[in-house]
Amino acid sequence: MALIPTTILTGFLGAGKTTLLNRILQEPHGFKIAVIENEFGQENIDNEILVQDGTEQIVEMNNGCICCTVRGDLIVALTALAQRRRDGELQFDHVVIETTGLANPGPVAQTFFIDEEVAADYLVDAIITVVDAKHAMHQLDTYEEAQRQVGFADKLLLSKTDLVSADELKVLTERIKRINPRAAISTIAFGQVAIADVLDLRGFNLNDKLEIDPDFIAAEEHAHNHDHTCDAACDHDGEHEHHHHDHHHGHHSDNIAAFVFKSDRPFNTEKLDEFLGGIVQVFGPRMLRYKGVLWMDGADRKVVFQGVHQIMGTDIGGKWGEDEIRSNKMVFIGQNLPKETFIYGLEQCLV
Ligand SMILES: Nc1nc2c(ncn2[C@@H]2O[C@H](COP(=O)(O)OP(=O)(O)OP(=O)(O)O)[C@@H](O)[C@H]2O)c(=O)[nH]1
Repeated sequence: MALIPTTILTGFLGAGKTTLLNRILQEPHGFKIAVIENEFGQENIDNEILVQDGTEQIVEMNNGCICCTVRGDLIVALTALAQRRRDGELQFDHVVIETTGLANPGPVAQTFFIDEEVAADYLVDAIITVVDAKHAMHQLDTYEEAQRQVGFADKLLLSKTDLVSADELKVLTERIKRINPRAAISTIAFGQVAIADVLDLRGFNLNDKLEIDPDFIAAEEHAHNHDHTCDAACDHDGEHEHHHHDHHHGHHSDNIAAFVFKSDRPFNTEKLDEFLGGIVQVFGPRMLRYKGVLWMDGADRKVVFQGVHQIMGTDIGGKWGEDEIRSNKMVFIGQNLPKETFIYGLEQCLV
């Protein structure tokens, strides 16, 4: 059987990966796509945001980052999908893996070369990296994950160009070209892209990766040696930093941590608006990513809330199901955020 092309979709927190994936899943392109979602933290908010029309197989991988702790789960997910396809249970001709915003795409791509079972069924079609034009300059200055994602890409898609000037876009484009001269760069508005620009690119070039990193294929044994727990509160430092291979292995930037707020009481809309407006004013620069599915008092539809730094927005989501237990769940990912202040403040906004 022909190998199944797989797209590794990366991009820093909030870059626009899910928005792009939603577009891809909605377009009438004739591809049957299986999606593997990897999210930080136990709460999978993206699943609420992703549109599903029933034809896609969506496998969630939560509570860990795909480039570190859940890499074994990725192998299990891929081999199980391939088996179900062989058994005629599932039909798909392409896989898209959406990584967390902090993932290093290198080790994810390695899996396709190092694991024999995966290599027997799949090939890497391309690593696609979404770059948030509004926030990328700062992200590239501050987070090595953002640099790696750009550096390892076969294709770069610049999102949120509506939020920056032509000059800012030019400066950013020049910078990412310096980091990665090989990858083609296009812009995307709210995920809008021609399917030929993202699927079946056959853009992955192993030689390029070996040029960036001669140990690309040889690194697996080190992955075991350097195994460590890298979960939602992924704030370990780079104790292996001085080792040559370590940039493969899930060393995430210091002090980035995620926490979850949950409640089974509804929010008062005015109180919540006021609180979130204030908190974003104060902590916005450190709020890398936040999102949630909210139960607002008196509303019969869910409210999907999300943001990146100071840019926050809400959308009306689906209806609460007849038997569905209404609740709130929110995830905040940030640098040194005062969790107790957030949780206390949010509790005060409940009815
Ligand atoms: N202005 C603007 N906003 C955008 C664009 N693309 C995406 N967004 C918004 O950016 C926010 C983050 O988008 P997502 O697609 O959820 O980002 P993500 O990369 O999946 O985020 P994580 O998975 O949490 O890292 C959402 O509020 C989107 O509506 C764009 O082209 N312009």
